[in-house]
Amino acid sequence: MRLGEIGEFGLIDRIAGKVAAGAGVRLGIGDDAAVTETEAGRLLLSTADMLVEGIHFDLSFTDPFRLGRKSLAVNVSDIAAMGGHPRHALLCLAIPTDLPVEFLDRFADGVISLAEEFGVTLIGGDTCRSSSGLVISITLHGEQVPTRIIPRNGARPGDDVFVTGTVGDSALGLELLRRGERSGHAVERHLNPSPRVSAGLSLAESGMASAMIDVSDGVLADLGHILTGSGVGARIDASLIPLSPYFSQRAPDVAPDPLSLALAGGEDYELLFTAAPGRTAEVETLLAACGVTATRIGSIVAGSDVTVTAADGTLIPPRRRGFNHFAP
Ligand SMILES: Nc1ncnc2c1ncn2[C@@H]1O[C@H](COP(=O)(O)OP(=O)(O)OP(=O)(O)O)[C@@H](O)[C@H]1O
Ligand SMILES: Cc1ncc(C[n+]2csc(CCOP(=O)(O)O)c2C)c(N)n1
Ligand SMILES: [Mg+2]
Repeated sequence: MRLGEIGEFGLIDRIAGKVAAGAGVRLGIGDDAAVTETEAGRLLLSTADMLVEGIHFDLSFTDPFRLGRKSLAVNVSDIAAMGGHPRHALLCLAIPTDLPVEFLDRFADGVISLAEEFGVTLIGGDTCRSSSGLVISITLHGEQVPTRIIPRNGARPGDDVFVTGTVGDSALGLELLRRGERSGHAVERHLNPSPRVSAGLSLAESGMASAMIDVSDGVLADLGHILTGSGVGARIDASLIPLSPYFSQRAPDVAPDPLSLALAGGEDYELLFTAAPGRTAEVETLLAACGVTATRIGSIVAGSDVTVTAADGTLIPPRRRGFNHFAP
């Protein structure tokens, strides 16, 4: 079906029809603004991320359902990285007129499926025509009590640096997609990432993380934001970087430097955080209870930069740090 047959408001009605009543929603899709409640004593967390066709996704690589899931997942990951509870989302779409209604139905199903998984309700958005590709922008609100919010600026010299799960799979997946593959562990991690909400909440509730960020641009680039925010440096041991068996097997075929893919590839949507020294076993046990591994990859030091070393202490100069939209 063509969008011209249902129009802007027909599309909004179709999306609204998929949304069930949500916690804390006094007034959802349909008025000039949504009306929501926050729980007493909690602060509101707000984040927004865009996904632009040709920049963040290629319609020949993904399907609409997984594109919908990823569009919300990258925002949920930002709330997870604050140690927050994700709550209410606004979905803004700029749509080329030739995109079929069936595509948008499946896309909305994907958004809603991830929303339901993480207790998020879609409460509004905006819809318009695009003359140059599909543009998706989601704003997500979350909540947390003031004492549990984990900012980027709390890392101190001596703290250990941890990352959840494994890194590099998403960047490997993108490279495999470019080479024509359409399935497998890495492709799935690229197209359908899992935000680490329960890990973020456990860290928040335990008070164990001194600083936290999610890995969207790459481990080194995102660690750089913690370092800048906290006024410290870091030493990372390359031999400790957690890689999936799939990555170890496939990355050498497609990347001249697999380590660089793991440290700078980006879109892992894992949590990168710091904790006071000597608490590695506690951190591992805490996150194991959330079904995710936590790996110590290095330490915070005095200074302002990140150095990467091999197991024997020799320096590995990083080839690149991560994704930057305006890098030359
Ligand atoms: N155009 C903008 N206007 C105002 N604030 C912005 C703008 N773009 C980004 N920001 C803010 O700058 C900060 C850094 O944004 P950035 O997008 O790098 O973080 P992120 O969303 O965690 O990372 P990523 O987009 O790679 O997932 C955030 O606080 C964000 O809200
Ligand atoms: C078709 C296509 N080409 C390239 C990439 C890689 N890529 C795009 S944005 C980004 C960082 C996170 O973005 P942001 O900082 O905007 O959140 C990365 C690693 C992709 N996913 N799809
Ligand atoms: Mg962003």
